[in-house]
Amino acid sequence: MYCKIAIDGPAGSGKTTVAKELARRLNIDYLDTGAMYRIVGLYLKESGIGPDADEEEIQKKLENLFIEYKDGNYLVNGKIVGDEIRTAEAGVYASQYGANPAVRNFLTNLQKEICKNRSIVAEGRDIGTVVMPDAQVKIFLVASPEVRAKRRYEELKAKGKEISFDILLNQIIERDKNDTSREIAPLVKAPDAVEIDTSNMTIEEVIEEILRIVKNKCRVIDN
Ligand SMILES: Nc1ncnc2c1ncn2[C@@H]1O[C@H](COP(=O)(O)OP(=O)(O)OP(=O)(O)O)[C@@H](O)[C@H]1O
Ligand SMILES: Nc1ccn([C@H]2C[C@H](O)[C@@H](COP(=O)(O)O)O2)c(=O)n1
Repeated sequence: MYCKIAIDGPAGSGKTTVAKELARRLNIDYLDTGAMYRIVGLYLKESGIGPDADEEEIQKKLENLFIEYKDGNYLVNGKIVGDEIRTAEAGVYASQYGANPAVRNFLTNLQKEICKNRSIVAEGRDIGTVVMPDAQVKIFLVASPEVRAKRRYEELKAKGKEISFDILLNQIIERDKNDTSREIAPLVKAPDAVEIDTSNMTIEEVIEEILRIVKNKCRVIDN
């Protein structure tokens, strides 16, 4: 019996940090679907195709995009992807192109394939609702926009990337609006998901909380 854990939530709520550590402790696979949307957003932007382009045009372009995940790295057409997908701009492109049905169909099919027949922690915006609706554990992480912007600010500053807090806050609010209001696969809490407000919780407290839920729902060993 596989253990499938879906972690959804808005930008900066802590999905990647928590999902990676959970997968490590439970010794199961991990999938960062945001990285895949960032890869596609940058690829289409650099190809000169806009987020509102015809689905056929986007579909045709995506036929030349081969995304792999090997030993903790994403590879695009055989080349390892680095920090270029982790910029604030890449997050904005991902959110914009993520509203296009052709992009969603392309990535959702790929993600479903990756998540099949294995225990996995997958994180994103539509894991518990679309990619893994049968997940035994569904977590919906939330935090105030100000807290999320502050976290992103500290994260980028630690990487030597100075960007104003106000710009980051506006980008997060814009992305939240875009991700929750789009027609297809919007960011929404699945009816059977557990909501955790991480605004005043440490990373360890969030992980412990989720592990308690996992141990009730899945037969897993916590390393
Ligand atoms: N509970 C927490 N307390 C303090 N800092 C946190 C907490 N959770 C995450 N962080 C920090 O906030 C930053 C963003 O976290 P993370 O990338 O996991 O969020 P995310 O939801 O995956 O964001 P995105 O959707 O944009 O990828 C990281 O630097 C992380 O270390
Ligand atoms: N399952 C997903 C994952 C991500 N997206 C879009 C919306 C996000 O704003 C953007 C970047 O994701 P992040 O790296 O911040 O987790 O990608 C989506 O639509 N569906």
